[in-house]
Amino acid sequence: MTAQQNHEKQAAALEAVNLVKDGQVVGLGTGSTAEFAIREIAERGLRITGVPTSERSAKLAASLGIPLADINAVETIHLTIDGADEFTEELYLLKGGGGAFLREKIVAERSRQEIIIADSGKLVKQLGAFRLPIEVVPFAQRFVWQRLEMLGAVCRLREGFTTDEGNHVIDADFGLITEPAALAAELNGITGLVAHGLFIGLASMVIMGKGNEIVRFTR
Ligand SMILES: O=C[C@H](O)[C@H](O)[C@H](O)COP(=O)(O)O
Repeated sequence: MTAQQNHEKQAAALEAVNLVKDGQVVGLGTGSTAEFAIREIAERGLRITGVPTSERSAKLAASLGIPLADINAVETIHLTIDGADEFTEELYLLKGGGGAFLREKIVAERSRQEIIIADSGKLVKQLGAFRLPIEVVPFAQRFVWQRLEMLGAVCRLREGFTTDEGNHVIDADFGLITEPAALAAELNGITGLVAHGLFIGLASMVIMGKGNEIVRFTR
């Protein structure tokens, strides 16, 4: 990660934390960009309850003294701040480089607002230069792999990696994804495929750091 990328990620994170208010339940994303936001929430002493999207973020937040709640114990998640591996101006996202996308998607679907923070290298015309992460139940791995190949993907198992839910991740190269919503629908229909990294219609806003500027993308 370059110093410039780091600067942009942090600037986007700080801007997103301006949206957080005392008393809110806040989804805490996963990854290096979300980490900046978690640290900033603690730094500002905001009195929130965090719903972490991974064990990794739970550990970080707890170490910083942010109170956490189980997602099943909260009525509402007011907003979530999370990163992405790629996004388009239409707010299609490709996520899951860190392997947390199943919990991230569950938290995103339950959040009133899903705020994505990113450096300028994440903005793309079309998703797919980054391999699409697919979380698969180990029992169904061979079957899912074959189905992905039938859809045109070149698959690679994320060796030695197990998700927080005890599943495996296949990183699937579909080339550039011209119709993300259609591909997402196909993937949603595969039994044993627990989640994929395409987030369609979930992001409310992307806040991107670009040099010393902040650029916002909304729906
Ligand atoms: O599973 C990981 C997440 O989807 C991350 O939000 C994504 O990989 C971006 O990570 P980073 O902020 O480190 O680039």
